[in-house]
This record gives sequence, structure tokens and C-alpha cells, in this order.
Amino acid sequence: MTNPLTLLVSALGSGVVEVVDLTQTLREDSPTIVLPPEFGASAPVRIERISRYDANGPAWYWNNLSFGEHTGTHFDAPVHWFTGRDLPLNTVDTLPVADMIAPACVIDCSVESADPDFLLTIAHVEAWEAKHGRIPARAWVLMRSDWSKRQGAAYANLRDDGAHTPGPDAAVMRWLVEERGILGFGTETIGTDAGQGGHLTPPYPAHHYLHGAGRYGLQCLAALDRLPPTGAVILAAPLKVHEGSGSPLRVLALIPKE
Ligand SMILES: O=C(O)C(=O)c1ccccc1S
Ligand SMILES: [Mn+2]
Repeated sequence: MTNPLTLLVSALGSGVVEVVDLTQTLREDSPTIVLPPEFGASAPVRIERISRYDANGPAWYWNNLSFGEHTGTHFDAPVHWFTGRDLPLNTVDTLPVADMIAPACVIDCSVESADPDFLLTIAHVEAWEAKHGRIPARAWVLMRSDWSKRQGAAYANLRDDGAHTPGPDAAVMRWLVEERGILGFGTETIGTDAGQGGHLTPPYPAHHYLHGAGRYGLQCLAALDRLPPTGAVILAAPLKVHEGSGSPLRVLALIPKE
């Protein structure tokens, strides 16, 4: 029998399978989530040059990097939320590597997300399933909002009462986790929850239900408009940081070329 990986390499080489980068560039101005002022805050990204072919290193270029775990395009592990705190294999360095490659269902909410407080509901997902079939267990569900096309302040979309960005409502997150057994939920916005998700019940329901079931989050994704509703395979391997709650990572999608 032909090694299936040989078929994959051949499909990549011939262009039958395309690799799509779903990652935003990690930069010193990469936005981080803004929480109420009484809580701790993520450190900003710092890229500090050590040398660039100069007296500090005549033949080499390198930097010191510092950033919060939940910065830019990043992965949330179950330990990140109190509901997942006591689960086994709940940190980025212990979660099963088999979970780092999985199929994806992409739900296009780009039109509805013109309303920055749009919330994805069960009805939206059931309408998606009526067209594309049932969401398989252990699949990523990626919410396309085209939010990654926004620049600067419009991306974080902060107002006096916090961020106003689209996301899932509580009922759909419980349903996706408990009725469809999804592997994780991904968004283009800062956070898997809506910007006003702290006011939902339970607060931050994507974090609450995903991580309570040992499932994962992806945030600040880009280019979801490049993906088909079904058929993409996601590669998402967080940094293997000791007892880490999450990490910036490169997220890639393998998609079949028409
Ligand atoms: O996972 C995140 O980046 C995120 O959204 C978050 C981070 C820390 C505290 C609360 C939240 S809600
Ligand atoms: Mn996060």
C-alpha cells in the first residue's frame, strides 16, 4: 500500500493541496487583550536586537523576544481557564500532539460581523450544517468574521466599556462542545469570546466550555476567507513551554485546490 504521506507530499508538490498561512505577523505593535484595569495585563511584544552582523555579532543576526502567552495569533490550552484547571494533559507542553493536526469547519459570519457585537448562535450553525453536513467530532470550528482585515484601533475596537468584537453566544459554545464534540474554536478577533463576552452567562463562554472539556482555542487568525467551508486540515502546534497556558504559534491550513 502506498504510504499516505507520500501521497500528501506529492499532492503538495503538484499543487493539488495548497498551504494557507492563517497567522498574523508577531510584531511589537501586536495587540493584546484588554481586561478590566483591576486585573493583570499581558506584557507587550518586545523584539530586542542582540546583533546584526556588527560588533555584537559580526557574522550573525539574532534578537531577544518577550511577549505574553496570549499575544497575536495564539493557542489556548485547557489550563488557561479555571474550568480546565484540573484536567490531565491541559498545558501546551503536555497536550496530545495528535490534536495539533485536525480538520476544520469554517462558518462564514463576515456579513453578520458588520455588527461588532454579533453573536454566533446555534441557529446559525444548524443552518450551516443544513448546507455542509454535520460538524464532525474533534474538528476545529473557525468563525470567519473578516476581522483580520481591520487595521489598528478598528481591530481591537475598544470603547469605554471594553472591546466590541463578534463571537459566539453561550448556548452555541455549550452545544458545539457537548453535542458536536469539537476539538476547538477559532476566531479572527482578539479572544475566542466576543469582546463583550464577559457579560454573557457564564462569562466568556467559549473559554468556559472549551477548556472545561479539555478543548482548545485559536485567536487572531487571518485569511479564513481563503478556506472552504469543509475540507481544510489545520496544523496548530503551540510552543512547548513548561506548564504554559497558551502560546503564539504558526497556524497553517492544508486545502484542496479546486
Ligand atoms: O485567551 C485569551 O487571549 C483571552 O481572551 C483572555 C486572556 C486572559 C484573560 C481573559 C481572557 S478572555
Ligand atoms: Mn488566549
